[in-house]
Amino acid sequence: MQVYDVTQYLDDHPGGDDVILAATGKDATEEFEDAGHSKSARELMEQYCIGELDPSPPVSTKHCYSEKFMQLTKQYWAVPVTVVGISVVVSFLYLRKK
Ligand code: HEM
Repeated sequence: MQVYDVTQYLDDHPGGDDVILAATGKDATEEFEDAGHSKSARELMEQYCIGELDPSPPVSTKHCYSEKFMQLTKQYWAVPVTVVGISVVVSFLYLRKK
């Protein structure tokens, strides 16, 4: 999927800048095709192409899993801390009884 920066073309667009602005930051293929652009319009468009977007989802690797694990650890650090805390309190009470 091609990405276009049409900032410089907004004022020159025969269809007005509003239609283009309404289609920015998303896949505008449908809107572009619906307008029935001429061959010359398509040729003109090529000079505003700034790159290509790979729509396939990222491949998950071991690195991603370890990153997810780190995130979960950060999120749920209170669980092991609570377990250890309760054990310390219980053992303290138990030892005091003896
Ligand atoms: C770099 C991108 C674009 C270029 C170079 C371009 C160029 C043009 C040109 C030259 C025309 C005059 C008719 C023709 O020759 O086909 C036109 C008309 C039109 N364009 Fe674009 N266009 C672009 C993007 C878009 C986008 C993203 C949309 C919609 C969201 C759009 C909507 C329209 C409409 C509705 C017309 C018809 C205006 C009328 O008939 O009054 N264009 N465009």
